Amino acid sequence: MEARKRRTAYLGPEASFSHQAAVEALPHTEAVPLPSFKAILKALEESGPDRETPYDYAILPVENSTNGSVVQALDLLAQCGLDPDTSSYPDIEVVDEHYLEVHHCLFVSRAWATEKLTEDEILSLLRYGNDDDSKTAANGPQSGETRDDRSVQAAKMGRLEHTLKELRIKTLFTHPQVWGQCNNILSALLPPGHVERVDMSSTSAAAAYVAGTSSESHAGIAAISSSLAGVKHSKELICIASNIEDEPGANTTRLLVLRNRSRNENTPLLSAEAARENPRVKSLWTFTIAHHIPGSLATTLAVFAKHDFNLSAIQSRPRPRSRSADPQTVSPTSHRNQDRNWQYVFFVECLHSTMLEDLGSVKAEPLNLLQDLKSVTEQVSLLGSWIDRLS
Ligand SMILES: O=C(O)C(=O)C[C@]1(C(=O)O)C=C[C@@H](O)C=C1
Repeated sequence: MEARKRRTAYLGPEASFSHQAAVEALPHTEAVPLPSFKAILKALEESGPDRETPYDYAILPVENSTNGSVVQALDLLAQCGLDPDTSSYPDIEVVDEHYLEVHHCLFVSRAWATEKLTEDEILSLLRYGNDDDSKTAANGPQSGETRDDRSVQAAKMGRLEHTLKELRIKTLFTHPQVWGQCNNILSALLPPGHVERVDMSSTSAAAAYVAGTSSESHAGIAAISSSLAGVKHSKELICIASNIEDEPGANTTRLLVLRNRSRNENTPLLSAEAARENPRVKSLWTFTIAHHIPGSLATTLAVFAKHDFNLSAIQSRPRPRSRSADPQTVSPTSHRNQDRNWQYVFFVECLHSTMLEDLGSVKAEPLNLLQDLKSVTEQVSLLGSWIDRLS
């Protein structure tokens, strides 16, 4: 019997950045688009051993080097963890990470551009969109640039300003993560007071929306999406500016690779060779603490240090109600709802090199640390361990 091709769920539709990451990180799997982060986690959670066409992996963006955390993804990760009483996704674990270089393009409908621009302008746009020199056009001078470079950029910026004016851009569509990644050009040429921003479920959904508009609705709208989305919709869209991110060449999104642990109980995460070549391991933990006890966060962090786990990142998110303290146990004199609102889930990421043997064999679970953390936290989950892809 022919072996089933493994499947990776990603935030669709096709040509999103998550799609690109899925293809790069898991090239031997079939990348399958799903409409939201929540749909992705649900589909993976339901991909237990009995499922005939399961998702073997999922890929989820968690942070961007320019704009910080992808909070929608973190809030879902906060609901992962082994305790089925408190977790919506008890079977999901993190098994790898992927760093994706992210470049954004500004697209308008080709039909609208043809109505508003001259033939020469369209031709020059077609060249400009693919012109490597345009990398910094929207981002002002970079260090080490000459006056000549700067005047070329100023000219390009002027041209873009002119194009945007001709096209009368009034509404912009993209994924909410992107606004903060393209802040320079947006505040200079498409400022919020003049241009409405519409959040879409993904950058590729934004491109598909503008590509699908009719002559009644294509006037003055634009999408910020990947160049891949431009290729997919090349008949309907034209790129009017490429590399519009604030830090061209340094705008990176980190995505986590997830899988369903009940399906993979005995599958090694990594070969012993891979672990030996790259012995730095990362792990991701979530925990909640008794906020009313002074020093409880410091006490918890000290446990990581005691076990030689080097904290590389810490952040908190408001605690989902499903994981908040049982209202029955909250003191009747407290402001119950206020107490429950102002509770946090902490996310801690660690670097450590102590689990080489574990990684090479079956599972990377720093069980002793987990045991000790249980005694100082209200709830604690190890979401997964994987090789540090930055080292
Ligand atoms: O909208 C997309 O294309 C996505 O894959 C989502 C996402 C994100 O959530 O961060 C992925 C990478 C970029 O940072 C922008 C958007």
